[in-house]
Amino acid sequence: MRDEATAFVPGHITGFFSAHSHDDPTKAGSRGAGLTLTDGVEVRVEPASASESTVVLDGEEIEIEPVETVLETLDAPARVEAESDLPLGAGFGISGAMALGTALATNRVFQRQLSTNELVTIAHGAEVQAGTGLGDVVAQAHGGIPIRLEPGGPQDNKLDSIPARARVEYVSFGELSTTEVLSGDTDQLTEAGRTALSRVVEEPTLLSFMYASRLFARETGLLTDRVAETIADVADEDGQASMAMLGETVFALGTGLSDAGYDPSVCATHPAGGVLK
Ligand SMILES: Nc1ncnc2c1ncn2[C@@H]1O[C@H](COP(=O)(O)OP(=O)(O)O)[C@@H](O)[C@H]1O
Ligand SMILES: CC(C)(COP(=O)(O)O)[C@@H](O)C(=O)O
Repeated sequence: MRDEATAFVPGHITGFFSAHSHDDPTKAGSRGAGLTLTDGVEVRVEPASASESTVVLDGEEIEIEPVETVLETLDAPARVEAESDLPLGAGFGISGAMALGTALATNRVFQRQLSTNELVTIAHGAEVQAGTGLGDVVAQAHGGIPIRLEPGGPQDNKLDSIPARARVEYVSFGELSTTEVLSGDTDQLTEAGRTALSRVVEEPTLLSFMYASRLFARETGLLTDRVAETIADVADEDGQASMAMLGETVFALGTGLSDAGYDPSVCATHPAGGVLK
């Protein structure tokens, strides 16, 4: 047993997705594409002082079901302390990042000797089972600008990526409940997601990704007025912006939001997946 371990997992903005269910949560997931970010979550794990695990995010004790599931699966009563650069519930994959970071760091502290793919599978299955995400974990394990061609954990999915990097700006107006959207009728998402994915597979570039993401947000009806207005402001300055799934958040490439007069947070696409520090 080690005293403690820390992992960093990049945030992940999904541009578009389609949901794919399966009885086995490690085989369920989503197709889609997104950006992993240099803004992310640092997760520190140490053995719990009592038999109960505790999870703390930015100094506040919090319930994050996928994190609890990861600790139960690894049979590891632990104290998890996470620091996030990004807001929770606003489409940055924080629940997925915390699940993956907890798996990586817990494996090290409790010396469970599991492989990376086994840990990604555990975190992915926990996220899907909790209804707090479908494809964030496998995207955050991959890094870069991942394209999820086939859903599921590492043993079932198929990933590619857009070979590019970019400065990314974002403004968030609030949360969208991922659990609510995923527990609703996702059929409409499937059609729009399929069209978006075909476009990006056909032309794997950042521009086609942004265009496909904007179309997806409009066609699924997930676009809110504030987000639509902000995207239009960025376009007026010849910028490329879209809506982060699933949050009331606008993300833009380069200086798109600043040029349009907003005061955005700034980061970049992240070159690698979640790692132990
Ligand atoms: N203040 C909060 N806002 C949003 N989610 C919260 C909050 N407190 C706890 N949670 C839990 O955190 C998780 C957020 O998951 P999700 O909405 O997917 O966020 P993200 O998009 O950042 O991954 C859910 O399990 C939710 O129940
Ligand atoms: C878009 C979403 C289903 C949810 O993402 P978030 O709200 O950030 O948890 C994601 O998990 C995906 O499959 O692409």
